[in-house]
Amino acid sequence: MKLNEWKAGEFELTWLKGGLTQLDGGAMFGVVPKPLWSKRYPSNELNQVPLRADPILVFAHGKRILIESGMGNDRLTDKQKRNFGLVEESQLVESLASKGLTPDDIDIVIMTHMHYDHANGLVSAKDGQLVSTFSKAVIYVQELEWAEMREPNIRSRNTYWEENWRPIEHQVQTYAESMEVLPGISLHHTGGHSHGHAIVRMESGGQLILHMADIMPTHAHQNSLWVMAYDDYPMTSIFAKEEWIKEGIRQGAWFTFYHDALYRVVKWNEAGELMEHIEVEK
Ligand SMILES: Nc1ccn([C@@H]2O[C@H](COP(=O)(O)O)[C@@H](O)[C@H]2O)c(=O)n1
Repeated sequence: MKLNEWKAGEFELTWLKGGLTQLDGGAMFGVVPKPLWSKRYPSNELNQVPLRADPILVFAHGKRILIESGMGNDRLTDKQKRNFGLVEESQLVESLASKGLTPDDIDIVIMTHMHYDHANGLVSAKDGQLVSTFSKAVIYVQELEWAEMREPNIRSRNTYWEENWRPIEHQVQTYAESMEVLPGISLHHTGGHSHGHAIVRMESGGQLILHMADIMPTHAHQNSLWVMAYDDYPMTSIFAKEEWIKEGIRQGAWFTFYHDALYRVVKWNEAGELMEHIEVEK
């Protein structure tokens, strides 16, 4: 089945077009050798793998919630476009318009972390200035993530950009370990990919959805040991995956993706076999 819209319980999920990049396959699969990962995920002749950056719009309890914000528009220099393999800019505003919405209609933005490929869409150029894209929304960010975003270290300053936090700082609400955004929708700090990385748990009408964000960026990262070289704390990612994926599978959870260029949603059985899936509609 190919779909960009999906209903689970009372929650309606729509994947918006947030851009397409091609990052190095070795960086995406860390210590896993290419003969193994290439059986599970495509790559091109430059060893790059396609990675979407598609925010998920969730209609729940009469609210419009966005998970992540996409690559933004015109936010990369030519050098960054080359290095990050940008092949498609964000079409988030157009995607929202096709649902009869504008960025001002978004009530809540959930950020699993603030790396540029998740956060660029939070700001847009207007009259020569960068301003908040979702000007009416509360933006949830884990507190360690927010602190590092504003004071990045020698490694993370490459991906935490000042121009992505200054225009939105008045809208940000932080939390520590976990918080319930709305009934059945909660955020959980995992760390691993970044110090303040968090995942999203959604439950409605007996359906459990886990959005593991960048500790499981694609379906091919199902194995707890398959973590990215981009992860600042890989062992923390591994322990968080062990806990959340195993328990999720035991409870019959659906797993959703932001980066996966093949699947939007999957369900695995306890042997790790793919039982159900929804493919990305091109
Ligand atoms: N410490 C880091 C982590 C990531 N990046 C850059 O971010 C992109 C991937 O980010 P994800 O959050 O999607 O994993 C990629 O372009 C990296 O270059 C970085 O520079 N430093």
